[in-house]
Amino acid sequence: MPRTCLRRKPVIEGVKNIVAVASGKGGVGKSTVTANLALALQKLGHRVGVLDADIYGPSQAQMFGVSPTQKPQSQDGQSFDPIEAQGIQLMSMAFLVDQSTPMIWRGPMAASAFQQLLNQTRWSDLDFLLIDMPPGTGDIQLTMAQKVKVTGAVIVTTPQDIALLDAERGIEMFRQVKVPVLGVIENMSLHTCSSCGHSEPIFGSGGGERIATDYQTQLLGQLPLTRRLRELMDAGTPAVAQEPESPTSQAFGQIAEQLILQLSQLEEAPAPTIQFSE
Ligand SMILES: Nc1ncnc2c1ncn2[C@@H]1O[C@H](COP(=O)(O)OP(=O)(O)OP(=O)(O)O)[C@@H](O)[C@H]1O
Repeated sequence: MPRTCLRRKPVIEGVKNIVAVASGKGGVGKSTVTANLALALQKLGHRVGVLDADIYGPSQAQMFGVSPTQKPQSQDGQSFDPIEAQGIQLMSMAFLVDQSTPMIWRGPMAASAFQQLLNQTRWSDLDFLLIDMPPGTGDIQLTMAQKVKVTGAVIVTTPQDIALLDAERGIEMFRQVKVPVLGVIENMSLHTCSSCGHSEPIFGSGGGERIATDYQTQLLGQLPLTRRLRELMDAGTPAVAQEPESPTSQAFGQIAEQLILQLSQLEEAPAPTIQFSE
């Protein structure tokens, strides 16, 4: 897909589209999806950045194989250059604080640290900045969603009832702050046993489709539950970069195309109308 399909004015300096990747429930694979989706968008010819805003458990640096000793550089003492990892411009709270320090920040502090991280990073000509949001729908997430010009949000969930309930809260939250929900990504949909080949919907089936329908949004795609994906993420070699032909990577490619389609259908803010009177 050509880069030119999204001719949008930058929402912040150096960034055309900000996409929040959110989940209601923790551990459903939001960070895994963010990293691989970023690489899938890059494969389609786009310039992509990732901001790890999951302040309580930042994991993007590890997923992209960035060494814990690597720190972003500042040329002017005011802003940071993002770290380039596998062609993705990456910034994370984990780069700026000692990994072993517990993040016991209160909501307002976390939200303001997040804003600084977003605005004081020198993003360079990005088509997409994906934000790996902290899980949940509390004050921090609400403030972030309100204070940042988010182009749209995607919701990651598993098909499990308890995750879906939280995903619905996530959709409601974005609606409340008028951030368009671009769709739902169902992760861990089907597990195929690596020894016998038997497939099983461990977390249930049809849940992603159901909430997408209930909330008049799209199911952007479904991802399998595979041991290989977990192993690759733990090794800092995301599937889409490492094994681009695997079914999982192909699924990420289709999700990236769906996401672009949804973004291209968003209307630009209407130009102000000028009225003349006598
Ligand atoms: N489709 C999948 N198949 C196998 N393992 C997966 C899959 N998706 C995620 N995982 C694994 O599940 C664990 C949790 O994933 P991840 O950290 O992406 O979730 P998260 O929603 O970002 O969690 P958090 O709530 O901590 O932000 C990780 O070990 C990851 O490798």
